[in-house]
Amino acid sequence: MASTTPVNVTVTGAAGQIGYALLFRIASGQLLGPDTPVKLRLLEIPQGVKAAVGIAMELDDCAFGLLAGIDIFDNPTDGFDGANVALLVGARPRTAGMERSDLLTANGGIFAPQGAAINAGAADDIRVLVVGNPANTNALVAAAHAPDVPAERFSAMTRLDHNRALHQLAKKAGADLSDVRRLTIWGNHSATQYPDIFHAEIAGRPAVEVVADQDWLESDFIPTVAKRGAAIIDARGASSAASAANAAIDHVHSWVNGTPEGDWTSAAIVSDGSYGVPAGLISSFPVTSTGGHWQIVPDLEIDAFSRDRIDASVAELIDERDAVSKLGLL
Ligand SMILES: NC(=O)c1ccc[n+]([C@@H]2O[C@H](COP(=O)([O-])OP(=O)(O)OC[C@H]3O[C@@H](n4cnc5c(N)ncnc54)[C@H](O)[C@@H]3O)[C@@H](O)[C@H]2O)c1
Ligand SMILES: O=C(O)C[C@H](O)C(=O)O
Repeated sequence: MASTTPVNVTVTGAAGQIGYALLFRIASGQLLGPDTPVKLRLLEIPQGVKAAVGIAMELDDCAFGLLAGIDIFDNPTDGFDGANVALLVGARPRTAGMERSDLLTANGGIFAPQGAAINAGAADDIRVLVVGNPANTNALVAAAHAPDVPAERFSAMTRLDHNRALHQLAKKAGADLSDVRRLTIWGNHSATQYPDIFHAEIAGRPAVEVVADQDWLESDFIPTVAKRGAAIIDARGASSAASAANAAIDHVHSWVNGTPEGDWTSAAIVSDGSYGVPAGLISSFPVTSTGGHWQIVPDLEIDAFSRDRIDASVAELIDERDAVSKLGLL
């Protein structure tokens, strides 16, 4: 997407903790690349606008050469007008003791009008990343209200889970992060997600052979990755922010600029029925990107261990879909 015309990037929840970690990185060129100027469109609820004004002042004070303008909005119609990239961060975060399912009612209502506003006014090449939880189902709701936008342009973030899994696996193997490839997060961005190392490689060798520790895989790796969000909330008293912003940057950068040859990443995108995931659900898959389009990595062998875990997370996505459908959000 290298361009001399600024790319319009809308960020919702701009004054929140992820927003604060995200906006400066977008403005410095880390989202789209060092040659692409950006115009930021910050969308907040009315109570958040004053803080967003303060962040805009700080962005000005960074004198970023790529930042071609900042506008602040308190309604989705204006906020998404002309947007090329939309990062849907604004939502109510999970607090201690809450499960993501508790957030469905609170947050589902935000994403229906945002989807409608994207449908009405975003640019033809709009690409949407939903970060706000429950991210997969919020993306489903937003996409359902944007019938004129191809469903493949809506995605939800599991890149943070992917990055968490990369770190845990590299640490266990005593390997460099750059030697770990082909990890996958399947399913929902929730505690049911399945971080899969069965196709992963470490310095070209199968990760399961390098690690050779099924007990670690089942009792340590999978729960550590899947429950990392709750562990951060417990430790910090607030949900992950800088690492979430980092993952959002990684996700959009991969989407727009492509994934490296011979590797893949994880993103929650609309299912085409691959791997037994019902078509239409927004579920995490192993994905590559070329030319600004995600493709699900085809033809991976899925053994019984993985099958059970993928199915469990997909079952949760189906429950969430049914719940928002009952709420009239689909
Ligand atoms: N997918 C992931 O990996 C991942 C990781 C971390 C956090 N999250 C989620 O991201 C979301 C944001 O987290 P945070 O820590 O920045 O929260 P936060 O409470 O610090 O900020 C949320 C911001 O959104 C704003 N907001 C609320 N409703 C809005 C609306 N309708 N339009 C525009 N703005 C709105 C609020 O005013 C607030 O400024 C939460 O749902 C959190 O659970 C997802
Ligand atoms: O777990 C949460 O609620 C926050 C976020 O989704 C995370 O994974 O850190």
